[in-house]
Amino acid sequence: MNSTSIKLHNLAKSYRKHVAVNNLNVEVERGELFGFLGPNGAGKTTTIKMLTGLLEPTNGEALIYGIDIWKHPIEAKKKIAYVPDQPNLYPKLTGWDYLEFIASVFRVPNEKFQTKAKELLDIFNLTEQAHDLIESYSHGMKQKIAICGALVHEPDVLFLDEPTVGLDPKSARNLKNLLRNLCDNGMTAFVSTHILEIAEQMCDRVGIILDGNIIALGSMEELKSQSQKADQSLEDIFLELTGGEEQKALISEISSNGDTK
Ligand SMILES: Nc1ncnc2c1ncn2[C@@H]1O[C@H](COP(=O)(O)OP(=O)(O)OP(=O)(O)O)[C@@H](O)[C@H]1O
Repeated sequence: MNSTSIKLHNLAKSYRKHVAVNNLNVEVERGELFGFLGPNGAGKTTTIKMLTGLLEPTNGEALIYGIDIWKHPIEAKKKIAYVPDQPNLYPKLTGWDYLEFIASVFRVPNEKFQTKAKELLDIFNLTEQAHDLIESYSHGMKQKIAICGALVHEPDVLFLDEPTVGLDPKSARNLKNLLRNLCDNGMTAFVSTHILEIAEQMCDRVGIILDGNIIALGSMEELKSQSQKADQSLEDIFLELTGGEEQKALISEISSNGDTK
């Protein structure tokens, strides 16, 4: 398979006269855990919606393994999964039924589904609630079942929009370890966040978006050394993106290397 899994080519979106995303050019490699970092309103969700075929670009292309997702949606969407920041689930389905439904859409053979679903529910400590209705789930549990649904068909490319919002520290660490493992086995993850330390702890490489423009791209070490040397604005961005008190427990947990349970 081609080694470039996600390509943004002059990708742009305007809402009337407001340029939300301004001609982005980024390539993400197969197996990379890529962090898409930026403050509120920077253009993260708009970009992810274009990359997942939910929003038509005003200009440019979003390519998944070379396939333009707007021109060839079915072919491209077979390869991806997307967990939005506010997942839209079916409240009258149980968690298990939801996973079974997603697996059927992607034509996952039943035996494979059974094994995969049990494994994912176990990782996110949802086994006991698997047969409860989703409407009885907490926000964090809904977030976790949406992530399980995204992974049940083993996508080549996973898009996660602010995945740690609503997760407790242990679940956030489990997610980080799971993503690492999946990416080591060839999946690509594109993860948006507005918290610097989350990107730092989870991601191989980071793109920083501000007012619709990519202002920095590289490993976290590269970006930090750039910001110390010359670019004051990058340092200001870092200050703005630093997690507050309420994020401390979560960040400390995902930075520890404990096992996945
Ligand atoms: N449907 C829309 N109509 C008009 N403007 C929009 C629409 N959606 C987003 N915008 C604007 O586009 C810009 C980028 O928004 P976007 O939601 O992509 O940012 P974000 O980085 O995901 O922010 P957050 O971290 O707050 O979710 C913002 O200025 C926002 O107000």
